[in-house]
Amino acid sequence: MVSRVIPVDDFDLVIFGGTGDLARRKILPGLYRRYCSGQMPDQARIIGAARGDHDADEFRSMVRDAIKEFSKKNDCDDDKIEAFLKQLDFVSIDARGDKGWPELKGLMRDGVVKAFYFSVAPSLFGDIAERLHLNEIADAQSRIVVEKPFGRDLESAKALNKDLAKHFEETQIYRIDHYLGKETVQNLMAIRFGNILFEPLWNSQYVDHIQITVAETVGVGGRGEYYDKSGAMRDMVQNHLMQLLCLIAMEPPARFEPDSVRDEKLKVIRALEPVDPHHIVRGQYAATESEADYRTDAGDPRSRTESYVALRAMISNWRWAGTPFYLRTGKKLKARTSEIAVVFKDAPHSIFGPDAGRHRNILSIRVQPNEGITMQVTIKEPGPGGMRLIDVPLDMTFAEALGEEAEDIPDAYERLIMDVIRGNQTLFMRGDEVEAAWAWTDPIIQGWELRNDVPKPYDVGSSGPEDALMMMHRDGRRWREIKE
Ligand SMILES: NC(=O)C1=CN([C@@H]2O[C@H](COP(=O)(O)OP(=O)(O)OC[C@H]3O[C@@H](n4cnc5c(N)ncnc54)[C@H](OP(=O)(O)O)[C@@H]3O)[C@@H](O)[C@H]2O)C=CC1
Ligand SMILES: O=C1O[C@H](COP(=O)(O)O)[C@@H](O)[C@H](O)[C@H]1O
Repeated sequence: MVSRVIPVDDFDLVIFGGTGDLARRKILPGLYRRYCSGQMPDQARIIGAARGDHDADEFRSMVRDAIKEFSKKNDCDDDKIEAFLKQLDFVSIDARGDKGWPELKGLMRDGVVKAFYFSVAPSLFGDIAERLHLNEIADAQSRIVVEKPFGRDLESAKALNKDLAKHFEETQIYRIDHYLGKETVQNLMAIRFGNILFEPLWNSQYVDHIQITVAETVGVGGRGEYYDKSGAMRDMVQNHLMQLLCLIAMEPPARFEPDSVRDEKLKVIRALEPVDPHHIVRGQYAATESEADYRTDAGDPRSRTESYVALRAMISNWRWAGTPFYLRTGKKLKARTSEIAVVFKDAPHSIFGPDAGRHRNILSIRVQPNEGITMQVTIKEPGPGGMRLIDVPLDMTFAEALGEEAEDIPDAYERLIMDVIRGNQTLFMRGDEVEAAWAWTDPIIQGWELRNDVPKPYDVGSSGPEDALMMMHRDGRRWREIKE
């Protein structure tokens, strides 16, 4: 049932930061999986680039270890790994100096797709773009892939866009938000625009509210230094949750192609109202007997960075005026789950009387784990007890629907890198989208800074701070349970 794999054109992909955490955990194991699926041509080449003084064999050995550590066990076949490694090379290069650039130029082939993945700190993006240009390594057809965070506010995002635009056209720039590469996130568009069923109901007349939850059980891990300067608002809300919100709320694009989709997403971001401070809660996880608190994990005993955010967003347009979108995300919560729940309004009149209780249809789209879709519908309680109503789920998990083939669904990074090679920007953010997202986020963060806001504590393994529950309660609503 999973679609046939169509090989991409031959390519040279340079990964700046090829020895870094992201490359080892996601990018290189992802490319290996695409190789195994037959999507990556046998001649294609992947060139790692970093300052470290490694040779190609040392790089291959590092990648071998990374594949074994970060791929699923049954993906690891020694012969396939060795064949894949033959396609790898390495160049020791300094993004800010002259070292390595002529060698890189010497390794690149003509007549193939050239892509450059900037998997390095964003402060190096401008330097790399400039040196690719000065050394005549990139040409007008080349693509660059830039990682998040794309700036830390509107001003820095604009500066970054400007730096990249000096040497690359917008059609050459692929700004990654890996949530857009997740299978269920794309399914969101298939559900909305591939079925006649939902779209007529997809508006404030029928939808009471929408909840978007991205809950993590992990803490800041080894990224404390980065995270403590960012916090959940910059790390998750400005990008991943914003993209989910856009896909849920946007008007149907005329076509499933890059600018049609991105124009519609941009309209949503621009229609967002400023967030009322009463409708936002920041949290920071507190220690339990067995678990350290955020401040210990982040290495700053006085940190005021938030590891949790919950907020109410309102969209001022004809479709959504009056319908709240509740967003929340946090680290060290009780379960790992990402879910979008569309909670429909009550039926206008109950013919079953007050004893039947209150029943609502809820469409829940589970992004991860157990990817799938559930529709909560109301039915009669079976048995002789009269006309009593209960809610039951119409449930579809991809694993059940697709069987073993669900295993072959590429993960977000695999899919997005293949889209870069294919030259398809639909699932990448455009520069104006990123700027608009910062324009909405900046006043929220500035407000916290001005008020010297202290995040509310929440226990590791809980659902988040009490204040977030109260925020919903005041609106006469309830968060959905955080569970896998
Ligand atoms: N790790 C993650 O889970 C995620 C990371 N990201 C983003 O991905 C990017 C990379 O992150 P991550 O892999 O964690 O970072 P790491 O610090 O683990 O790796 C950085 C890489 O960049 C190389 N590097 C550093 N300075 C230079 C330089 N001057 N010239 C050339 N290469 C250099 C390093 O090698 P060397 O020191 O040898 O030069 C290393 O390979 C960042 O933008 C990050 O925000 C985004 C989402 C998740
Ligand atoms: O970009 C990021 O995403 C991860 C969560 O990604 P997921 O695919 O595991 O849901 C998050 O942990 C990290 O802090 C953030 O930078």
